[in-house]
Amino acid sequence: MTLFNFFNCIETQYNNKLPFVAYRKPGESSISGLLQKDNALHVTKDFTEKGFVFAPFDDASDAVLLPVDYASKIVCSDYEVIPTQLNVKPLSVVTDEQKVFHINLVNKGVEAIKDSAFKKVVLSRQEAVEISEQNPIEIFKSLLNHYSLAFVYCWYHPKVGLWLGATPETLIKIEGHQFSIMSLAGTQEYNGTLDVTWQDKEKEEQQFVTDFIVDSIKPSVDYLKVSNTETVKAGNLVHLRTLISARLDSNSALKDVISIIHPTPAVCGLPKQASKDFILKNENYNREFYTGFLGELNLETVVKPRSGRRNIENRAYAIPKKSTQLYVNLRCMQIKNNTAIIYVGGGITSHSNAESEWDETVSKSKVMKNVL
Ligand SMILES: C=C(O[C@H]1C=CC=C(C(=O)O)[C@@H]1O)C(=O)O
Repeated sequence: MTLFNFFNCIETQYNNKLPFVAYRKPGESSISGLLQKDNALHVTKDFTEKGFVFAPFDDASDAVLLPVDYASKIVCSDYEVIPTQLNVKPLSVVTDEQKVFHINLVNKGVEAIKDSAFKKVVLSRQEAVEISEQNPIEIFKSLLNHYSLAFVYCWYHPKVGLWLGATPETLIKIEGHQFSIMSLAGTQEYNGTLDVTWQDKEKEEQQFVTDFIVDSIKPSVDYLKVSNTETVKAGNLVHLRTLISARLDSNSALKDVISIIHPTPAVCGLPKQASKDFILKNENYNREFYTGFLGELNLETVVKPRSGRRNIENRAYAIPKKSTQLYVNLRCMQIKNNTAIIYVGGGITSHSNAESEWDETVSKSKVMKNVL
């Protein structure tokens, strides 16, 4: 499908108030879309369904599903940069009260850690930005143009809302029984090099995430490998990243793994329940789908057999495999009328400085503001 037709389909779907998702995976050139045929609200029961899942931060609430059986799939294989019509700079007014609230929130988090309520908590805020662009699909195009290495998406359901984002973080990728999970935390502004020095605070907050993932999935897997930790670029920022790969043992299901790892200490805290309770009680707003997860669930992908003499007869046959690729919903925003609500947060440990944590959220908010 041509790029022109792809965006035509998306715009028609949006104008008809029908659910859809359009997305491009990190580093890929093709963009995919799933267009639901009616406006029913489907939710996942046990993550054995096939479709595109959009799950909130609070794992006690339902994850929304665009089921493949009720949708048509569209793909444009060669995305190329398309001019967008955005030209008016957004108006963002961060009040002193908002800054003071966030600084007090972080200080309260640090105090709770010092009182041993938990070891880490991720605290966040929302920022409303007035936008002139009435068509969110134009903002999606701009996101695609800016962030080729992120999972870039536009998700809409008339009964839920419209979300856009460019996230650097994978939650989990599964093919067959093989899966990988990303531990991503620690943030600095990108200054032209990946050769940066990390403070103990950032190393510690990222190590908490890695240790939590490894310890909690160990009982459900029969093979586990942890990569070296490296610095990776995401938009105007850099983070620390470790990849954990494993093979699910035959008694474990995806639902179990998700309920163990989500929300990870990269977006919630450690231990999970105490830090989550603190967030729900003190952040003073509803995160909804920010720091939830989204992506393809049990979709059939076609894997070509490897070339080689032994595969010559088989090469004509492509092997269908079920694959799941879920991303953490970070660097995202929700569009409501002529306002973009941007969501930003950061990991707090006993070494956190509230003023620097505020600055980190300001840097993170630029990832979305750059495209408005
Ligand atoms: C919660 C967010 O970031 C998480 C992911 C990467 C780095 C983080 C950090 O440095 O604190 C956070 O754990 C956010 O970007 O809103």
